[in-house]
Amino acid sequence: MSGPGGAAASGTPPAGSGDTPAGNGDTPALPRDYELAGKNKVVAVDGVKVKLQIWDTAGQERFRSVTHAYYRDAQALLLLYDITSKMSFDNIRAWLTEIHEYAQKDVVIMLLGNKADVSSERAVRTEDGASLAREYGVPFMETSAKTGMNVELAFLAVAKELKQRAVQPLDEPRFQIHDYIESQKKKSSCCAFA
Ligand SMILES: Nc1nc2c(ncn2[C@@H]2O[C@H](COP(=O)(O)OP(=O)(O)OP(=O)(O)O)[C@@H](O)[C@H]2O)c(=O)[nH]1
Repeated sequence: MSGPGGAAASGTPPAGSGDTPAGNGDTPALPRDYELAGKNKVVAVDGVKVKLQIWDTAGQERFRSVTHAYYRDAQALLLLYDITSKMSFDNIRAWLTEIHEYAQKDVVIMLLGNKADVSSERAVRTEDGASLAREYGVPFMETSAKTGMNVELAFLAVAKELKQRAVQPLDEPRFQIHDYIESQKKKSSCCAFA
């Protein structure tokens, strides 16, 4: 996914069902040229299987009225921009504003700068992604759907957060998604020889 798109996920430990992220059957009518692929991904978190039902929503403006109906009940939203497209980055603010209006108040949001593998065409600095994420208090990392960089980590972090919310043992410290991502993420501008 590139551009001002996103992915909505609902997590259910250990298993979930339903046709929309809400699982409430309240599916809005889709325009003919709109594709919304629902996929399941099971992530094991500390022995608990968390099933993520993933909805890849189109980023185009003209689909917004459709997409907000889909992410309204999502438990997690991954907001992707394309690091080679300033426009996709600029659109993230609009998405964050819209999410604030339509999404669940406690939705897990993650900002992802995708296409980190094509740094020669970079149009958005890593610091700018990090700074926007700080402004909105959401975790951030750069990813590559092509090489897989940080992709599993993004889903794992969401699964850990959702699992913790569903079954939080009293004797365990609260999972901190920001700290977890900061400690685990691979930097795209890597490779100092130390
Ligand atoms: N190099 C590179 N190409 C990517 C990456 N992710 C997606 N692409 C390419 O970017 C193009 C668009 O990807 P899509 O996944 O179709 O984009 P999308 O954002 O889902 O499209 P919409 O939902 O319509 O906004 C395709 O040609 C992908 O192969 C990435 O991480 N690296």
